[in-house]
Amino acid sequence: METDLRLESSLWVGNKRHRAVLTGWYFNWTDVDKKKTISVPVAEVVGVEEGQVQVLPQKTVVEKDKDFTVFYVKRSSTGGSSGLLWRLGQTQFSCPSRVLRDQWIKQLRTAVKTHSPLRPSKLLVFINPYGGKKRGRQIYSSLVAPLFELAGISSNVIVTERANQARDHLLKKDLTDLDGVVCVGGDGMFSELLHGLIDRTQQEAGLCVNDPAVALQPCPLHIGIIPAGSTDCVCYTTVGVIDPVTSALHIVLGDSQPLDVCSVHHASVLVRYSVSLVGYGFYGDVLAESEKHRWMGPLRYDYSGTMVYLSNRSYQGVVEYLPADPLLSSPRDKTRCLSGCTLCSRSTERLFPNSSDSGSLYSANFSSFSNDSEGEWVRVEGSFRCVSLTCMSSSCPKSPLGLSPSAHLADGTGDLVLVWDTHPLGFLKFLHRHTSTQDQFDLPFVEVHRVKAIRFSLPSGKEEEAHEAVVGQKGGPDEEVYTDTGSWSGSQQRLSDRGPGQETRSHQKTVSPFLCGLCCSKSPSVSVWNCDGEILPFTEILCRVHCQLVHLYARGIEDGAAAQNSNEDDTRCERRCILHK
Ligand SMILES: Nc1ncnc2c1ncn2[C@@H]1O[C@H](COP(=O)(O)OP(=O)(O)OP(=O)(O)O)[C@@H](O)[C@H]1O
Repeated sequence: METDLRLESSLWVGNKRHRAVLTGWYFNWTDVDKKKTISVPVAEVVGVEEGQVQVLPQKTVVEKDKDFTVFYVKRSSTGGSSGLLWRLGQTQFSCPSRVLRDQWIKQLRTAVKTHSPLRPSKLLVFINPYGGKKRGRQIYSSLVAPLFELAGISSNVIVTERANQARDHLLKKDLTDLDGVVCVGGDGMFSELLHGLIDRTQQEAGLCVNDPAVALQPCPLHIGIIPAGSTDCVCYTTVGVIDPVTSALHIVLGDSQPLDVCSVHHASVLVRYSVSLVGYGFYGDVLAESEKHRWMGPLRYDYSGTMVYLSNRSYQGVVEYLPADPLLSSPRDKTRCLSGCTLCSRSTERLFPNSSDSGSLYSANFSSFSNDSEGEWVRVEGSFRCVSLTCMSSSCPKSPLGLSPSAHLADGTGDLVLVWDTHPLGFLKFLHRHTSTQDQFDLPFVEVHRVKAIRFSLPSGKEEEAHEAVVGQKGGPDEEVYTDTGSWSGSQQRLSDRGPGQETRSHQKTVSPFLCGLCCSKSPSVSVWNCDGEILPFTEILCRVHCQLVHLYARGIEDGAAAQNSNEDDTRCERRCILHK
């Protein structure tokens, strides 16, 4: 294969002669005078077109029968963010003859197909026109659609008219022939796709999602995220930048990043799935408070954070957790889960022993970790500022290292952070450390554990208050709605009742009993759970991490220095391509 795809000749870029070589894994061209080489991995070639072609901002083609244009991924550092920005690089080549030009185009296209076989050809795209700054439609048409067209991807685009339309579509409509689904929006839109795909997959597999012990089936379709929301945490944590072009290029290349998903159950009913944060206490209170101030836009989080901090609350609770194997990793081992992470790759090998044959990824070879012996549950009880579980580092531009900097995307574990009651300045120190590189776990009142599952309950005698709080928060028990998959969909369901154009997410009936300002005379004894930005209507929950339940079109955060095209050798590229299969 390697020899078949090899091609070498002189090519001209402008009026400069270059020696061009296609080796199979790489396409290189060297300026013969300056001896300067540009090297592009074939797996990162986006397209090869006849003539002199421009794609962005508008497509223009100058027909020249001895010319061709190669489009590829070009990286640049972002300064602030942890990942690298990807841009569409392009070079126009002239050949001495048309025959040679056609040979180059044919060989390059074949090399791309051979070395990058998992690129999507058919996608379903959901655009939330009201997410973030309401620029979803424009972002898609001007930055993403031209790249999909260049890569030969056919996409069916649905601009949503209501909340939960994307989720319902994924649950009920025909998805045959699709390679993946894409959302243009924020974390809320991603969550819709996540719920739709997971529930659809379990329905088709005949599995009962309400049984927390059941090993859920991984979803066969990939999810792509084009960030266009006000919170794009999942995109930031899996790509390292919030940039629609970078994300679109990851989709085009068919990158594949497995992702752990946490299921949240209450009393043997599935409540929700989460990938980033399930948080009680401070994080729940901030969400409940911020929902009352949606008119402030993204500023509401800073405002609510300050108000909740000043209210100085802590909550009684019983936390039980199932520790993960401490010999494999630790939340304090100072490692980062980056692109090609060995720990996550080992999990993939354990889960999908035959995954080199891509067709078998979702077949009967899937062997869940739940077959492992569970281990011993650990129980702690006390008063907490916050209790949070995160399946990923949950980083964002404000907290570049995230809630748990060493958490992994796809190792089947989550990090449980327990912040015990402490004096206000101590808690402020903890919060502040999230915005710096200082270790937020190196404080006497903070504990972090790598876990496979957690259970939260109230100390005896507090259940009654929790029930009252939940009823107040939901606007009455009648609002409980069970989906046709059998899972609970309270707050999500309420969204669907609103017409298009209305506030994207609101909990208008949410009367937070937890925070009534600094004047509050009686401290509430229960908080609420914040589950990826949605308030849960239950206090006592069971969370279980499901290893690699979904795959994103991403490759994890790239290590800046190591990922520059020109520094890469063939072996590394080959290894990366295999890893991403
Ligand atoms: N056409 C629509 N009208 C109203 N709501 C919608 C529509 N389409 C999607 N939604 C809902 O809007 C919510 C928020 O969307 P999204 O995450 O894209 O934007 P966001 O600005 O990041 O949101 P947030 O309000 O959480 O900051 C999602 O939960 C989704 O269910």
